[in-house]
Amino acid sequence: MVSAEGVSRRFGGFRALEGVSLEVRPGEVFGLLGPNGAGKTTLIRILSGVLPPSEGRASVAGLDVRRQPDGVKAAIGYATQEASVYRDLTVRENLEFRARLYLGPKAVRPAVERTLGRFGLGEFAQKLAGALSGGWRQRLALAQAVVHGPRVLFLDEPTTGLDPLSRRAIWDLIHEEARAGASVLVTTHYMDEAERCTRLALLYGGRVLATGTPAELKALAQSQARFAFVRTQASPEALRAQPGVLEAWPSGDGVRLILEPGAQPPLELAPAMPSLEDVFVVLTRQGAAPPAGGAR
Ligand SMILES: Nc1ncnc2c1ncn2[C@@H]1O[C@H](COP(=O)(O)OP(=O)(O)OP(=O)(O)O)[C@@H](O)[C@H]1O
Repeated sequence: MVSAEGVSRRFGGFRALEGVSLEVRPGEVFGLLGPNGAGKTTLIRILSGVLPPSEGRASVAGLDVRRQPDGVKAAIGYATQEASVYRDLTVRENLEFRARLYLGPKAVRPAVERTLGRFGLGEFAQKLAGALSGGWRQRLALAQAVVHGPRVLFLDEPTTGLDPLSRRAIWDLIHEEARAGASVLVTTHYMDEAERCTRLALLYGGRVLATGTPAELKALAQSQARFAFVRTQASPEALRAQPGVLEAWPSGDGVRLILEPGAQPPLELAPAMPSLEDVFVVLTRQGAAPPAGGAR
């Protein structure tokens, strides 16, 4: 449903994306995980038909993003934080406004009613969006993205700034969309959210470092490094000086370590499972430096 092949994007001499390939299938919540400036938003803008790629091909819902950008825009639902919500319109008006852009007059009302119900927004229908809490406004932004029944959803950091409970509620809704058959591409900085994705691409400096399920990515990291915990009063700095220790940071009553595969430092190590953050650390250490040529 969403496919990118060798997509690159330059801004002047700066390469924001470099040879990105990925595929998002129906029913899948595909995560784009990467630090600030990794190129996540640029990729979503390209896949939305808003920004043409400099090189490569991409298609969404069977439409080529370069040749049929307007068709792509009509086929997708897009939510970016809460920028798409008009605060001085009511919840219902926000949904109606969006639905009218895509649907014929007769279809608008049933679509809005259905969406209000599905997202639990019915009791707030007459409330100004600006008067909602952040969590409910994000929920409205997601409802707006799906009100016209798109088969492809692009969600750019849909939970930024929300508390854990509100984030969980939004993620439940995202998974509901996928279960109903949508192909969902979602960007996030949060590692716990990345764990909720069916598959992930780790984006760094405009390049895909690795793609896979959270379990596959952890297994990949485990094939390249050793993860351990040591109960100690020693500082992470002191432990980093030990032979074979790549990374060390405080954790609970000890220190978490990433070590070279065969390292045997004189420490009482307990094996630990890598987190997705650890995966990132290992893969970025492997010379996957950001592309040259950019000041940002
Ligand atoms: N229109 C533009 N002109 C010049 N540079 C741009 C433009 N859009 C993006 N960039 C640059 O491309 C790089 C990737 O930006 P992008 O917004 O895609 O990153 P991101 O992964 O979404 O970051 P964040 O997590 O901060 O949103 C950044 O260095 C950014 O400054």
